[in-house]
Amino acid sequence: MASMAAGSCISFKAYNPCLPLHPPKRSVSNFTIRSIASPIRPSPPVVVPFPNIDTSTPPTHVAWTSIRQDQWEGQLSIQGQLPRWLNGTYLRNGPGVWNIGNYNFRHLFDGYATIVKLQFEDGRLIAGHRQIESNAYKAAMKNQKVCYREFSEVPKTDNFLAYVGELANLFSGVSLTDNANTGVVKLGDSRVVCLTETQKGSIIINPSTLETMGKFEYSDSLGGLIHSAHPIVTDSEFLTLLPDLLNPGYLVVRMEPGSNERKVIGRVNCKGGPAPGWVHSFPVTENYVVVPEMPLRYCAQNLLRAEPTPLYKFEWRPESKAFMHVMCKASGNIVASVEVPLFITFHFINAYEERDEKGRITAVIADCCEHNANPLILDRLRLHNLRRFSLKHALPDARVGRFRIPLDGSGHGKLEAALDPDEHGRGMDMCSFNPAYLGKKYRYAYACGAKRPCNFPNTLTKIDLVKKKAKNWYESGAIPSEPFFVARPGATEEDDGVVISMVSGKNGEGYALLLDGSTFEEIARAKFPYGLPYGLHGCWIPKN
Ligand SMILES: CC(=O)/C=C/C=C(C)/C=C/C1=C(C)CCCC1(C)C
Ligand SMILES: CC(/C=C/C=O)=C\C=C\C=O
Ligand SMILES: [Fe+2]
Repeated sequence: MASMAAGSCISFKAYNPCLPLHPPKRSVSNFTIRSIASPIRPSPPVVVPFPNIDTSTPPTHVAWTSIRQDQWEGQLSIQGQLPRWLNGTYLRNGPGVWNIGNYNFRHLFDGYATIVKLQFEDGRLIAGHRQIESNAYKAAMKNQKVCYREFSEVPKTDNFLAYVGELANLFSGVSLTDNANTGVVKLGDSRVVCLTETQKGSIIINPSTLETMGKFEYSDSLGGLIHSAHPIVTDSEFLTLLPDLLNPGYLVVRMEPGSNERKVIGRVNCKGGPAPGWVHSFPVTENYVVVPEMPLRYCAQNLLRAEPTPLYKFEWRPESKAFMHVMCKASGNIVASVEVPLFITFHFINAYEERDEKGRITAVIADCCEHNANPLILDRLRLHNLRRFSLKHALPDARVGRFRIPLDGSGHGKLEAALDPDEHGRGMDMCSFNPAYLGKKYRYAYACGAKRPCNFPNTLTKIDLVKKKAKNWYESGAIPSEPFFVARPGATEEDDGVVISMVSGKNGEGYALLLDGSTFEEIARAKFPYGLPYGLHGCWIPKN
């Protein structure tokens, strides 16, 4: 078991937050580049032909169009004013290449990872992007075909014997992708790692050149093939969940800066279903790790299929119910395991502890971007749906889902909308908040919302969880990526900082957008010489 400094638990006399106020009734236990780019070679966006598109379809939006060059770097001119204090690099990862030659991928999450940077240096902005040289990407470019199992794409096997071999490869993990296309984190020891849901897809990059440096190898023997795509990373630790597909449950693990060895904090056994629920992300409070058990569960049969199902590697099992588990970070004890209403989320926003008048923790509050328990959202992120706008494929409704998980031993928790979803157009995903408020009571979240009609989140929204109001940014036809909050050094107000987003514009352009974190007004924008494909998650690397 990993240990934590004794002082990390709050010190109320005779009160231990790792023990429930009342015990729960049941305790659960070498590289070919597609085309090597010259340092600056702006090129117009390319419309990748896509089969089955009817001719009335408008041209494909640049957000869903593969980036043409493998790398680029150059200085951007700025409209507006960059804050003088903004010194550092914003990195954003995401799937930027969705085709191999004429073969087009199915799903947003299949794309090969493209890392984009915005390097803010004394009022100048140096931008660039580069493909991450995963084995999956290199093999695809070399052989001109899919060679590893991606989110929905599977390598084609020619005969039965090859299929049997493929099964063995799946179970050993050999055939799984290492396409690190989901996020990027800066570890406490300053290594910068791109991540996806497969453990082998943890790839170290140079944050300045964006060069792929090599694999991040976990030196422990915890095994398993997958993990949460969103570890909680601070200067002092890296926390993540390892789903156990054989004996349904999750290991909660922790890694120290400077180490490659994860240590087990504890284990949660699933309360329902034949397999654990998908854990794309999870939240933490100051004392606890919250482990969600969604009814959208990993599915062994679907993992083996050559052709994807509408829910890909997952299945919707409402009868397995939904649960939230709360584990003490210091002891690994489970202090609550409650049934909650059915839910679907990719992204938890933040969580915190609620206390009574004596200062005792009575509940954990956990917020997420919740898709109204409708698994359809996963299929709506198919490129075919995204590229062809029709009202038939409108964005399903979503909300800020707020869980209240009581720590009094009762068996049920609550899930309600934290504010009226109409405040943000009933679109809600790709969230951030001020990282100084990680695990603490917080007021503001930033996310993508919707101005309808739309088939993908198309606004940036600042949510005030106290006033239950949202302020929205919208530009016709534009698709903004995750609004990422960077706090002003020395700030005392929660929303004192800037929000960075990369926008894919309606005329094929791409630009970086800076909004004031407090007023949510635009303060600057900087146009790239080419269109930006949609991207997922980012991180901030302060200078020095
Ligand atoms: C981009 C994103 O958000 C999610 C990517 C998820 C991936 C690449 C999932 C891959 C998987 C496999 C290739 C097989 C095992 C299951 C699973 C982790 C879904
Ligand atoms: C982009 C997205 C959902 C949008 C729906 O509203 C989810 C991304 C998940 C992976 O990081
Ligand atoms: Fe994500």
